[in-house]
Amino acid sequence: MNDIGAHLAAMRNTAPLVQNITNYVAMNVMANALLAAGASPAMVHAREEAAEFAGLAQALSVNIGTLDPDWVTAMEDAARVMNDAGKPWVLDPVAVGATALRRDAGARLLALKPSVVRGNASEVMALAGADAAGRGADAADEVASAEAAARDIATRTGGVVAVTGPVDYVTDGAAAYRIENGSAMMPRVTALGCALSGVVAGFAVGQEPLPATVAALAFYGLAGEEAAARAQGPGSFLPAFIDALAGVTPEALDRGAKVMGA
Ligand SMILES: Nc1ncnc2c1ncn2[C@@H]1O[C@H](COP(=O)(O)OP(=O)(O)O)[C@@H](O)[C@H]1O
Ligand SMILES: Cc1ncsc1CCOP(=O)(O)O
Ligand SMILES: [Mg+2]
Repeated sequence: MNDIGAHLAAMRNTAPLVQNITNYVAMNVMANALLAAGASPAMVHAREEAAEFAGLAQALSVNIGTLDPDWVTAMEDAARVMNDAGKPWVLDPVAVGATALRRDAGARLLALKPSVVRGNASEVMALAGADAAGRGADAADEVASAEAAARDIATRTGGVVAVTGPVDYVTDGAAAYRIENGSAMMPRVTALGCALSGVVAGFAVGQEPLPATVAALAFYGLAGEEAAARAQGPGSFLPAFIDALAGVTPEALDRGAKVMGA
């Protein structure tokens, strides 16, 4: 892929309205990350309005981090609106293997064929029905161990699956890429995976899901590298990361993206 910066420029040019049905932990971080990246976030999850708002949104991210049954209904309703209108939506299967409620929600949402699934290795493996060792929202499996599960999900949904970790893996079931950008500081701050799923949704507006997802991951990882160079630890990393999301230019992304065909 050699037009990665152009995908960032296109996203910023659109400034997409991204609806997020996300968890209480992530709401603030995610909204700030989307704003800094150049999108327009809205956190709208009530069962009575989620589908109506989906009619206005250009993309949707659905995140099961702190769900309850009413939220699952809202997620399914909003996802159907996006599907009917041909608009992209992203599933973030937080801790999907941990409980029956999460496994059921994950299966229902997967059946609605998300444009992109973005999760850590343990989540992607659990979502595919494979044995996974995740602890809550944190990964306990290697990205390499989740590649077959990612291809399996992509084949089932016809969409894209992104497995994130030290080196990210993105596939549509046929082509695949690895993205080496990022910082070991990123998994030490909560909600950065959730926020990435929202950013992927923004990149998918008006762009092919596979290259849009690759570009979003390279952009996000490069911002992580720049923030890590300035931060003293996880606390100062977060504001530095928000600054870096706003500061990465398309030209810097073209220079700094570490993307390889897999
Ligand atoms: N050890 C690491 N080194 C570099 N980047 C990482 C590392 N772990 C995670 N990342 C990056 O952090 C971001 C969030 O991914 P991840 O931590 O896998 O999500 P989650 O928070 O959902 O578990 C991604 O951009 C990913 O590339
Ligand atoms: C800690 C936690 N618990 C429920 S949701 C959540 C946030 C998880 O965020 P991320 O997967 O982005 O680290
Ligand atoms: Mg996560």
